[in-house]
Amino acid sequence: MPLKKGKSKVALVPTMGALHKGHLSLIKIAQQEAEIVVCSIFVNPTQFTDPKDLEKYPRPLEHDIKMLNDAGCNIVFMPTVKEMYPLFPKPEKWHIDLGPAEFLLEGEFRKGHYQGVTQIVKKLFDAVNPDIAFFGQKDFQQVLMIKNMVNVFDLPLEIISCPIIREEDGLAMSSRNIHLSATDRKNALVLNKALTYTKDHFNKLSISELLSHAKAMINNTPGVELDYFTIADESTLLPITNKDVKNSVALVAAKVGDTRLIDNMLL
Ligand SMILES: Nc1ncnc2c1ncn2[C@@H]1O[C@H](COP(=O)(O)OP(=O)(O)OP(=O)(O)O)[C@@H](O)[C@H]1O
Ligand SMILES: CC(C)(CO)[C@@H](O)C(=O)[O-]
Ligand code: BAL
Repeated sequence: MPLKKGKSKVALVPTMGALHKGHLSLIKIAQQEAEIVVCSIFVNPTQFTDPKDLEKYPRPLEHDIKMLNDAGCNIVFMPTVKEMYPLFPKPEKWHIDLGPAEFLLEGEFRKGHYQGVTQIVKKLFDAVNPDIAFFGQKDFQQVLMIKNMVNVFDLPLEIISCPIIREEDGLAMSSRNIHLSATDRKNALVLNKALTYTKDHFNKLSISELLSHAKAMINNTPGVELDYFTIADESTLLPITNKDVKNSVALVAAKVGDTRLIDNMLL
């Protein structure tokens, strides 16, 4: 049953658990904007395209609950798979038009991923009935897809994108970082380095020079297999060919050892 709100503003921070400082930053921002902050923890099977990825997704529940308690989060919502998908493992009907950006980048490498993401986020919104919901810019395309889903259903809520929290050496925090070996961990730094290089040289080099330098940095790093590195228009995610586009973003995805990581930087 949705939360009885009265006059209090309710914020939702959806997560898949294995919480880190990136998640806590969303909780903190949410606390500044709303009286009641709900954090959901649900490892959503319908957004995984690789069963091994789903199986090994970290689930340190007690640690997560302690972190949320210490952060002063008001409500933790941890539904079971059967509660969210009563027919599971039978698929439920869900398909919405998320626009052409659904099929780019993550959507190309994880086919159907954003249908699964928007399916569960809609269910979470229905269950919690928030006024406002917070997502990380780390999953840049995800924020765009969720905003499109909100438009499709004309939902009366605000979607806020929050800055990427990084380790001191620049690696974007991610629950999947736990799978990195010590060597992978060092190699993974090239993602942030390639993005930073692109940002620092954006006014000096052409797009094709930027792309070839950044890709070479990544391709020359052992144990790192590039899926994509692109410089795109923030709102369409289509690659840009010149710098007339006002708001652009560099986005990267790569396998580091056995772990697939994503990152991005506004330019
Ligand atoms: N480093 C970060 N900084 C800010 N927000 C983040 C960061 N990492 C994750 N988030 C956000 O937290 C929310 C929950 O993400 P999720 O539980 O999938 O964690 P994650 O660390 O992104 O894990 P993974 O990418 O390995 O699944 C998402 O909105 C995500 O964008
Ligand atoms: C938004 C989300 C919680 C939906 O499962 C997930 O994709 C995530 O953690 O980014
Ligand atoms: N944070 C993105 C969720 C996923 O990788 O499935």
